[in-house]
Amino acid sequence: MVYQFEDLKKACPEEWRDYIEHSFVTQLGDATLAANAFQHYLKQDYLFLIQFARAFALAAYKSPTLADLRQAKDGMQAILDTELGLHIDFCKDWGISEDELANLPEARATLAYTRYVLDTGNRGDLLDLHVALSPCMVGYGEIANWLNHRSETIRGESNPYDAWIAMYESDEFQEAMHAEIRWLDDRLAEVSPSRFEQLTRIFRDATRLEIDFWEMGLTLSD
Ligand SMILES: Cc1ncc(C[n+]2csc(CCO)c2C)c(N)n1
Repeated sequence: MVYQFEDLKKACPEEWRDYIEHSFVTQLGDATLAANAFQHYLKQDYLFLIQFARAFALAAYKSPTLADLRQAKDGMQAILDTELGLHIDFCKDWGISEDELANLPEARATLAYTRYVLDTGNRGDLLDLHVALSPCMVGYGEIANWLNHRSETIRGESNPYDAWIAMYESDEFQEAMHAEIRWLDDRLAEVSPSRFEQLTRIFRDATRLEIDFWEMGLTLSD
């Protein structure tokens, strides 16, 4: 059996669907999401991105080849140069200052997800770490595409969350998603069934932690 990234999704279809089609996502698409839920999510996502930049730095440290190093650098650069900047702009538009962001306490869902990924990368190898990162890297691009194909989704000025969808449907993020899938397809083609089983556990856990992150936003939990 030659494994591919798609097989990780197939191994936990309910979790993957609950993540991609979460109520937070559908409400964001049809413009019914409460403003305070989006603000809470944005603030926590700022903290999340800082920890994920560290996870890509860990991937760089664990990289044996120049190509792997470049892949890790691209992930870190996308966060630091693009995604965090857009988040800070979004936050400003939604009445959250950089000062407030700098002093935020981390919600438990943010702590659990980010530290799970860092710990998985620390004790495992580069493939473990990339699998832990993949629901994040692939899921958001997929969510933007799924929302665009959904008839209930409202695009343009009448949806206050339009800029969020636009960010993840952009060529830059779609290309980062495909680069991650290509990287994983190459590595997964060589793993044994028992190794694939281990990686599936990591993928499922990270996907469940993405679901918890949406829940945290919807329920305003800290
Ligand atoms: C909870 C949560 N999960 C995934 C992403 C999306 N994301 C985070 S880092 C990255 C790679 C390059 O910037 C992508 C696509 C997010 N923002 N928040």
